[in-house]
Amino acid sequence: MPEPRATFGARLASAVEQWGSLCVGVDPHPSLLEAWGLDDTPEGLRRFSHTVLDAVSGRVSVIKPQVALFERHGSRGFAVLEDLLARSAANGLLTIADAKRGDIGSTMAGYADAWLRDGSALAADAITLSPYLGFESLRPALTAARESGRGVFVLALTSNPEGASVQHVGGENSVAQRIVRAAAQENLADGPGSVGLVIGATAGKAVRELRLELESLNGPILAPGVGAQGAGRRELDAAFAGVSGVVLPNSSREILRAGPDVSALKEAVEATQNALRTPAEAGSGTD
Ligand SMILES: O=c1ccn([C@@H]2O[C@H](COP(=O)(O)O)[C@@H](O)[C@H]2O)c(=O)[nH]1
Repeated sequence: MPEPRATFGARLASAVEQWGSLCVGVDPHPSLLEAWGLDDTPEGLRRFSHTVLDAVSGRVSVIKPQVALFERHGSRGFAVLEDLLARSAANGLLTIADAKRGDIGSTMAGYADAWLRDGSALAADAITLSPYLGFESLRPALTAARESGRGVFVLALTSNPEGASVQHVGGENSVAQRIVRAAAQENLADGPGSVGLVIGATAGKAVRELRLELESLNGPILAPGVGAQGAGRRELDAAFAGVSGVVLPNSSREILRAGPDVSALKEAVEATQNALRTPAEAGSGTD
């Protein structure tokens, strides 16, 4: 019998210890493909993905492919994504499929099978989930992730301004707060939890105003919004002061704009890591 895989929370914590917390987005926007001199075709996506992998392997702990930008190309786009997920695993990179899935429980099970079950070509280490149909509707994905040593990141406070019209409703008992509490409940077992949250790196003001109870999460936070959306180290500090668990700042377009030259991409990754380093990490030189 093969050894069961360690939990996602534990695998992520040890990868972050080794490679730091920056999560690089793999977002093959049509405009980036054009800027890289690539066609907006599955072959263009494949070359884009391989170049990003060359640049980030052995430099970061985790990448986040944006599923929508592969899905644009139908089954052939999904084939490129499958190949990217397999190559990433072979290169020792963790993957978060940014698919933002959510459905009624019975069909949520289909998404869970696709993204979180051993043997599925699309299985990633973790997936992003939308709780709009109610946190409990995500149960099939929560169960599949637990059983297979994978993780989930549930949207709580997104980086886009429109999110406030749903997520801020309820004041100190806001929708976002209730998602935080529900995720924390899932992570009560010992060790770093595998049920994470998505909280925009740009969302510090709302984190404070809504008094989000992030210190009780015991799970990772994925924080998109670094770079192209304007967040940097100051905004991350403002949003996540007091959080003791893993926070994964994500940057996609700002780093990817440095391509297609692999050395330039590596420099962009390193520059972002340096810019996000806390004074304590800068002193120890370990990030
Ligand atoms: O609240 C959210 C949730 C997800 N995202 C995703 O992150 C990247 C950000 O890309 P940039 O180019 O660094 O802006 C993208 O895939 C989004 O769909 C987010 O931005 N905010």
